[in-house]
Amino acid sequence: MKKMLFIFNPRSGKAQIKNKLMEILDIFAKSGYELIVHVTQGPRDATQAAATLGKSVDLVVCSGGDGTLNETINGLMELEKIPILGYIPAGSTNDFATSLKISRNMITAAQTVVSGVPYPIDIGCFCRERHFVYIAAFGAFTEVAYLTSQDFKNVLGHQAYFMEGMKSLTSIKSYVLRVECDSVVLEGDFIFGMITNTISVGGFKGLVAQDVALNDGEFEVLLIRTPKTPLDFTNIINYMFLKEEPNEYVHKLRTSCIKIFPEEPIDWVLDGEFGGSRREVEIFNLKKQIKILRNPQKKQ
Ligand SMILES: Nc1ncnc2c1ncn2[C@@H]1O[C@H](COP(=O)(O)OP(=O)(O)OP(=O)(O)O)[C@@H](O)[C@H]1O
Repeated sequence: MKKMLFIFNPRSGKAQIKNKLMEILDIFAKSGYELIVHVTQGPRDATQAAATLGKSVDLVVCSGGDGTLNETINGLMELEKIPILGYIPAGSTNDFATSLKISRNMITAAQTVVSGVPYPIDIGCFCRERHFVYIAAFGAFTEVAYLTSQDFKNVLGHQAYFMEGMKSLTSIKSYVLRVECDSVVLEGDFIFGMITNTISVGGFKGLVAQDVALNDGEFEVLLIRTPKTPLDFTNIINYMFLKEEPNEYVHKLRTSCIKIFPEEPIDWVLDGEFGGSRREVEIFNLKKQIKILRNPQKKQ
């Protein structure tokens, strides 16, 4: 009998798995899986479960938001032989599910797990310590993701992010950095940086290119310099939301490896969760590291 480890966060999103759990388990059982079910109890629990129980199964499926997906992948990356991964989105934003075109309907996503095809995706390695699936970021807005309390998210869902985002607009911080990326070196004051492998960030599709491949071994990098005048601000907004050409305040790069050296430690966010306060950051792309099940009809 095929073995599946099913890890789920009971509190993700609006605890929406509550009413779907029986049906999801039934779909798995009917497809011939013997199930190990792990209900996460708090931070890093999904990582531990994937790293310890993941060894002995054919398939690991996780259900939760981007944070649970990130934790599960971090556990899988500790294994010598990485099992195939299935994902049932249940969080408030589900950026990566959007990129993979995995349904937000949990039952449809469970059906994709049992009938889907493995699709290899790149994984980001952060400071040779942690991994991320679709985004590593610092600066303006990024703290929104992890400072928004779980209870607040559960009640308001996606709106909670907007409300916290509005608050952080009034306190944008500037960071003095040196960035090394292939042959490019950038120095100066920056307010924001993101290294991504996704077509959706924070639920917005407009912030990143829509034609990115999730397994080409490269990240898309966006760095924004500190605006000094209202016109600078306008230039940045025009670029980000109206799709004008990059200007001197906006740097867009593609790379498999990037190093960032700030003068002061910077707080990082990995897949929407706190990634630590760091002085030196090296990020590189691990090409096609994990295979994730998705609908065979969906083209990237
Ligand atoms: N039983 C639990 N109670 C509270 N927190 C938990 C529990 N299990 C896991 N967690 C933590 O909750 C974090 C956030 O969960 P997750 O990303 O799944 O949901 P979300 O925040 O609602 O979704 P999104 O990240 O898409 O907004 C996880 O990274 C994990 O550390």
